[in-house]
Amino acid sequence: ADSIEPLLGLIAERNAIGDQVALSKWESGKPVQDAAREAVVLSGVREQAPEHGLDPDDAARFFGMQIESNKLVQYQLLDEWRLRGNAPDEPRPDLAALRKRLDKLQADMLDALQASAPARNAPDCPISTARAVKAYVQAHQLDQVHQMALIRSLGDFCR
Ligand SMILES: C=C(O[C@@H]1C=C(C(=O)O)C=C[C@H]1O)C(=O)O
Repeated sequence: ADSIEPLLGLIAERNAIGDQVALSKWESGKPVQDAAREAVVLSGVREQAPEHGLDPDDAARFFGMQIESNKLVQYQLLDEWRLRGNAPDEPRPDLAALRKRLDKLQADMLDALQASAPARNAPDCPISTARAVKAYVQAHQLDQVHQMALIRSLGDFCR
């Protein structure tokens, strides 16, 4: 269970950047899904995977889950803001700068994914992961949106 802890923090950080991405898209009106950007992210992951001791297909599958959970955060927040008629009163972030932050996080996430191999391979991985997620959610007081995103991020984590 210990080997998944750093990864949980990084996943939550990536999902939290999704809040900022949603705010930038609220302002710009750009669609949440950007297939071209997703392809760039995934090809970067494939390229970097071996340097981090990971199989490119496995790393890309994991990042596919991160992308799905990021969009889940964005769709849910945008929906809330539309119903409410406004988004949080905060400076609107720049999408290009947010993407740089996501890119920077990638190497650490690949390292943490590699380090989580014992957890992923353990026979009790599904239950240990569910418990680790629950503990993380409680310790960091994640709201429903970010709890669901964290669960989605680890959807097919176990081998
Ligand atoms: C985060 C973004 O939104 C979506 C999620 C992505 C991701 O998680 O990397 C990439 C492209 C978009 O489909 C973005 O547009 O950069």
